[in-house]
Amino acid sequence: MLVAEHLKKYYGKHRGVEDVSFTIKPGEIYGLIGPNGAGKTTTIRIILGLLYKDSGTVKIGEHDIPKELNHVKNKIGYLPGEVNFYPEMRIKEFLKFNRNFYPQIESDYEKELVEFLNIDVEKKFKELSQGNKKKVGILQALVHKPKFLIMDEPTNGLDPLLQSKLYELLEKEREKGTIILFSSHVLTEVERLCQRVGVIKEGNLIKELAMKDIRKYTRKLVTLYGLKKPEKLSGYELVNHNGREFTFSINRTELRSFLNELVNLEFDDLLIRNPSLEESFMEFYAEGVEK
Ligand SMILES: Nc1ncnc2c1ncn2[C@@H]1O[C@H](COP(=O)(O)OP(=O)(O)OP(=O)(O)O)[C@@H](O)[C@H]1O
Repeated sequence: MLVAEHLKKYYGKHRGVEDVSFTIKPGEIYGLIGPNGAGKTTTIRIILGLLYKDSGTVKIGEHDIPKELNHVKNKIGYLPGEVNFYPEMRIKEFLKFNRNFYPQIESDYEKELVEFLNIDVEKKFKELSQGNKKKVGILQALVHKPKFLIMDEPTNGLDPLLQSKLYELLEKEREKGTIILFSSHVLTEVERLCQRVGVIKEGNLIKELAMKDIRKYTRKLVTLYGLKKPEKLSGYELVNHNGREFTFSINRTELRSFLNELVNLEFDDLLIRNPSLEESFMEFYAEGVEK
């Protein structure tokens, strides 16, 4: 298990996190979701023992963090939000260097990951794009087969192909029983991957959602411009209305019937988009809403 209880951390006067608690079980991917500045990175860095907390408890397996970090260190895999290594080092040199820290690394598995992620080991770090640096970061987080995997916004800056490769890797890890913590501000990816999600607002974990609950929040916003006869759509949730511009919030199960209705309606243009995290979680994030 990975347990965080009542984590609190201030950077001087500035709030990092106020009160964050959750528990992750083996074989579970837990998503920590919240907008920029909500406290995801602070939480992750406390859990990894990289940052001292003001109060609260962290347990990774049996071990109290940071006190007993050394007992569990080489069972943890971590992908930071920004991957930075020695700029002059070639990837193949880095892999060798990394093996010194993790005697359990199997060269066959390392090779498998290099190939799966399509990493050019001859390149130096300074020659890599952000996306390619991230690939090396993913490899480093996974190559020693950690029991605990912690990833800070792992898909940020990844192209769609690489994103789906990462999802595949995480799914495999989950099947092996790895405990996975994953932070994100993209609702659709936590919906796809996570068994449970903790919603962070201004340093507080304000809500925990199971997968079936997350689905309720993944809606499409459909804006119709120059719509005539809007009353024909009165069965759907209208979230914004400005002259002849109408925006509806449509959940997954009603999307098909909604689109069918449109066939018989007159309008000038339409836009379908995913809502931002704040829009999806309006009921939690709206100004003045307390936990
Ligand atoms: N070193 C620091 N000094 C002062 N304040 C900090 C520091 N690091 C983070 N903070 C503040 O702590 C709060 C939480 O930041 P944190 O980086 O944990 O959020 P986040 O949810 O990970 O957001 P992001 O996605 O932008 O990284 C923010 O208000 C941030 O400004």
